[in-house]
Amino acid sequence: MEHKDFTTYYPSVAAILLVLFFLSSRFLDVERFPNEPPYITSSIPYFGHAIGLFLNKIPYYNKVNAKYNYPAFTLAMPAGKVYVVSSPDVAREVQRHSKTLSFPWIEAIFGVSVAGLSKEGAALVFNNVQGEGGEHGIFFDGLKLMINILKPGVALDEMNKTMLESVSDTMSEFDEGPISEDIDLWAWIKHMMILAATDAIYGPGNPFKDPQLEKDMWHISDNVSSLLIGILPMVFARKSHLVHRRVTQAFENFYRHGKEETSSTMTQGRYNDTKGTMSLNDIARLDVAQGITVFSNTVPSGFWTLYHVLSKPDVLSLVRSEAMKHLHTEEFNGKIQRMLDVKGIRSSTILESVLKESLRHQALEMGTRMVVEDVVIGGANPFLLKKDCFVMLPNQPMHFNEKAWGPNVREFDPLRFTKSGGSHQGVAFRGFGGGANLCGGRFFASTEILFIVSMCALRYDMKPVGGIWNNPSPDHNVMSSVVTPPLKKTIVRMKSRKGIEDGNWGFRL
Ligand code: HEM
Repeated sequence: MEHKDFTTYYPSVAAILLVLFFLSSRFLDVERFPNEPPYITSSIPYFGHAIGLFLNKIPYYNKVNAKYNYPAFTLAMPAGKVYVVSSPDVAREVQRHSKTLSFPWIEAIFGVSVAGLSKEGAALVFNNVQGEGGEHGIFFDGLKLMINILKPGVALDEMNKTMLESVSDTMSEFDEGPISEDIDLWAWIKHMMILAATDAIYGPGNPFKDPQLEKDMWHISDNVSSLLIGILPMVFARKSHLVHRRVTQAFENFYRHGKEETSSTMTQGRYNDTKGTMSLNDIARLDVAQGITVFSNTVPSGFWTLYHVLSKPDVLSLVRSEAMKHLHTEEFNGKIQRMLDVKGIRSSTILESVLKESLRHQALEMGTRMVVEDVVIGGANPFLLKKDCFVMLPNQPMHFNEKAWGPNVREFDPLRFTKSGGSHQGVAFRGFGGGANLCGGRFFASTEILFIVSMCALRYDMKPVGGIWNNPSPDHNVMSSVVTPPLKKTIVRMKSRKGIEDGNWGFRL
């Protein structure tokens, strides 16, 4: 029998591919409706945008936006269509329709998938997600409780106190020698912030005191997408699946041994609202999902704020002089006590502005909404958004929109968010999201970050090994947060600053 070389078939293979290409662009396309945001076609029909997203992650939306510069546009993909909003004016309209363009539905879907809840557990979470069917629902009540407790008040002060004590303990490890060894800034801040935040949430029985469990939770947080895909997790996400099981078991033990009794009002409240209704296994799984909320955004925000402060001499001296105003030095039993007034640093508009400006530069991923019913959103160009589609609000085009921020949009201006920083379009700042779903944990997270940054600025000289601060770049592969961790390492050495190296350091709340 004659064996033909494969090249003989090239013309026919090419012809078949060409026909498939045109057929797919005609028949595989999603249904289109008049007045939807303009569709962006891809050179590879149907799969092109999905491939683009897979290869570029969230920056793919920014790439498309930079090319077309539409206030909103539509991308058709195999899983359905996605509306991308890139202008602050349209983002404001999205926020105005917070019930029909729902964030709680996104949180519930994400929570159920990442937690890997049982069918019964998932049904409880999906029942009355945003209060549409009455006063109560596991998810609805849980979110309300969390947001209430995390508002400024007694319960938040209690959590802040535990968190600040934990941070102070970790920092005092550097009081020993005149100069530290090489420190991986990300690894250092990651452990310090997570231990402190989870001590505040779970109290003395905090499962994340176990270094293995902390490592496990980081693995889950950094590999969320593998759990979200959900296809044969034991095959395609084996490590995440096994690690998830270990963290879940630790939380089952936490509740089984009554350790929630010495935890925060938030953890106690959530446990009391779910026990008896949900299985212990599902309750423990929800803690894994909550862990992602706490781990994923807070620590990178802390890292990047510290990085921007340390690497810019003018910002560092501004932060030092501002924090110094809230440092009280006293003598007690012949020993100097240096107490940082936390309420003072939290009321400083300058420190708040440095944090927000850091988030403007680094909170570059996106917000998401689910279209619960067909809706026309207003504004200069009304758009129809269809039920069951997703709305993506990538932060980068809003955070670097010249119309919203002025001609110095690309600069790091530490005073941008103070009165002297001039005016800007408030809705364009997406660091903590916006509208009805503004981040509930922002007071807690900001206190932790500003305390760490102020303490580091006041107490230490921190210098990069090699003498030059090289921006470690955001790691866009981590898709669980709006602020991503650094891609590269930043190695520093720290030593106590001359003149204030003696005495005990503490805080007042
Ligand atoms: C600096 C750290 C943090 C950042 C940058 C951040 C950012 C965000 C963002 C962007 C949203 C979505 C809002 C939207 O799309 O409009 C959000 C929602 C939320 N965050 Fe945070 N977050 C942080 C820390 C935390 C912490 C530590 C907690 C809890 C302990 C928390 C609890 C929440 C809650 C409950 C919501 C949902 C609010 C709602 O649906 O009404 N966040 N956060």
